[in-house]
Amino acid sequence: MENLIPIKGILKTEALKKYIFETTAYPREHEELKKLREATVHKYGKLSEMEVPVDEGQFLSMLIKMMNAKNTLELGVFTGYSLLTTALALPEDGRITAIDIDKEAYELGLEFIKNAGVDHKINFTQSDGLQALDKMLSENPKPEFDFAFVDANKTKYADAYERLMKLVKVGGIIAFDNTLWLGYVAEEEECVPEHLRVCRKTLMELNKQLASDPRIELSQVSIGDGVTLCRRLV
Ligand SMILES: C[S@@+](CC[C@H](N)C(=O)[O-])C[C@H]1O[C@@H](n2cnc3c(N)ncnc32)[C@H](O)[C@@H]1O
Repeated sequence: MENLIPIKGILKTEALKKYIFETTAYPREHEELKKLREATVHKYGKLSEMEVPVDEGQFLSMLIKMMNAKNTLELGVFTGYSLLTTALALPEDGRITAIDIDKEAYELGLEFIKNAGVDHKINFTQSDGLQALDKMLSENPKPEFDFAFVDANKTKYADAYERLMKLVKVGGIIAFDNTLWLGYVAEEEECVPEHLRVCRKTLMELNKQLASDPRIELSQVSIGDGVTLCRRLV
């Protein structure tokens, strides 16, 4: 299974990606994450590329630990690779609120999450992401999260952002996945496959919007498919 290097990502040399994965990332991958990755490929085939790649997972894990994050949020769970990564990175009394419109894929991941002994940290809700955020804001409008990972439908990132700026604490981080959209953000529209154009345009608008927002400190990380870290300042 380790030879199944996903095509997704912005490193255009497959050899370089293979080098990073095989030299640094796979040897450090948690056993249950590895099994979850393999089970996801087995069940979902090419769709398994939706999960965060192993090097990005390790980056997020270290970030969560460095921040001493305790209370996190995830929008877009799929089979739970980033969710299990986060759960493993959190302290014993840490909590993740996980939201996905679909539950079936998460059920596959749950077996590995339980085997890793971290299911008690996870509160999964099947819901539309924006509706779930609106519900949280209406029930408790105080910022409560240290870290939010956004990996659901790309066309709603900007809507999620405004809500998350109220739900994530000052000093906390909102991380948006796929912000380089396979590198297509830097290519002319006619070079982009048609089914990827709408998200490309939305993500390009989001990237500009974030870059001009004085309420956050910003870092575009060129890992995986691009992760943008927004640290709330005010
Ligand atoms: C890219 S996948 C998430 C991958 C996951 N972070 C991982 O590492 O495996 C995107 C997920 O977003 C979910 N999704 C799509 N639209 C959504 C919505 N409106 N609200 C919540 N989740 C949504 C999909 O069901 C899918 O599981």
